[in-house]
Formats: sequence, C-alpha cells, structure tokens
Amino acid sequence: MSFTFTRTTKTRTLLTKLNPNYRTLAENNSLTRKFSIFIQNRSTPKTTTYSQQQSPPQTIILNQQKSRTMSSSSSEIKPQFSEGSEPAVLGPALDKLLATSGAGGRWTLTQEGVAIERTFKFKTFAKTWDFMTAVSLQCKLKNHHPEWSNVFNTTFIRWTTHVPKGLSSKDIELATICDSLAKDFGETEPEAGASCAMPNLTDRAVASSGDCCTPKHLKK
Ligand SMILES: C[C@H](O)[C@H](O)[C@H]1CNC2=NC(N)=NC(=O)C2=N1
Repeated sequence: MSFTFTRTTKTRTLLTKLNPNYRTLAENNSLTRKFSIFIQNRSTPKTTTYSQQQSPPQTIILNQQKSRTMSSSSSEIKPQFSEGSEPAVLGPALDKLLATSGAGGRWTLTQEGVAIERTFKFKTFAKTWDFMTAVSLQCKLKNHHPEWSNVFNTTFIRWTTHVPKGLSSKDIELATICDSLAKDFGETEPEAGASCAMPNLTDRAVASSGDCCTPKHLKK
C-alpha cells in the first residue's frame, strides 16, 4: 500500500523561510512518516481490556496531574534565573509570557520556578508536527532544546535550562518564538482538561534521557 502526503504551499513556504534546509528535513519527515505508517499497518494492533474494578491508566494520569497542579500554584512560585542571566532584563520579558500577569500570556511557571510550560493545540497531527518541526529548527539555531511531548493534535512544551540550572534568556526567547510560530501554524483554543496527560509524558521522557547539557570540559 502506498501513501501520498500533501502539504499546503503556505506551510512549505513558511517552513522554507524559517530554514532553507526545510526541504531536506521535510523529505526526511515524510519518509519517516511513510515508514511508521507502513510499520503500523503491518503489525497487529494491541488491545487492552479493563475489568470493571480496574480503572484505565488515563484516569490515574488525570488524578496525578490534578494533584500536581493543586500542590503548586504558579502565582506562588518565584522565577529562578540561571547563573549569568540578568533578572532585571528577563523578569519583564517573562511577565509578558505568564498567564498570571494578565498581559495575555499563556505560559505557567513551574518546578520551583526553573521552568515555564504550555500546551499548544492544532487541527491535525500534520499541523502539530509542522509546528514542532519549525520549533526544532529554531532550537538548532539557538543550541537549546525543549522538554516536550506530542499526542495527535496537541503538543506540550516546557522550557528550562539544565546547565546552569534555571530560566535563561534562551528559554524566554524560545517561548516567545513558540507563541508566534503557533499563530502562523493555526493554533486552536485548547479544550478544558484535554491535555492532562502531556506533562506526565514529558516527565517520563526527561527521567530516562541522558545528560546532554553538561559541557564536555565540566564532565568528570
Ligand atoms: C553543551 C551545550 O551547550 C549544551 O548541551 C546545551 C544544549 N541545549 C540545552 N538545552 C537546554 N534546555 N538546557 C541546556 O542546558 C542546554 N545546553
């Protein structure tokens, strides 16, 4: 079975503008997607049945997320800037991004003030993936990576600097870029409670990822 992927010229032009290497990246993406759909069609889908007493895992994740949100309100948390950054400059820029400041921002300060996070939602998986590709190109340019996850039409993004730990200018810059790219790629309004499991997915990836951020000369 063969699959053809169509992409609007607008998206392609936008991505090529963001990075001239997009064409190559897009071709690789398209190949990767073709390959994964091919694999999916060959393997038998696994189904899990739950007994009446047993709740599906999603309920557990939703509850975990609920307690996580209840235990830490963003307005009580103070931003922790990474060593070498300038709080006087970063503070006002951060305020513009935060939902708590009332300036229209949609990011939340989390994890004892060392991170900001937010969920983005799009109409389709393809649009979400294109947005993530655009963000990843900016990450490459700035040598900085997000902690993020994606399920279907939703992506959860957390910005934090691992070394030196805290919020840095790169986190603020990239969060601002994400907001603007999300508009370009047609972000839709998130439905209430639709993305509860996303931070959990990201936390799991973070817990099993290796140390990528300690510069070689500081490694023991
Ligand atoms: C050595 C290199 O500068 C580091 O690995 C960079 C790369 N990207 C990074 N990304 C993030 N989020 N935090 C870092 O500390 C970081 N460090």
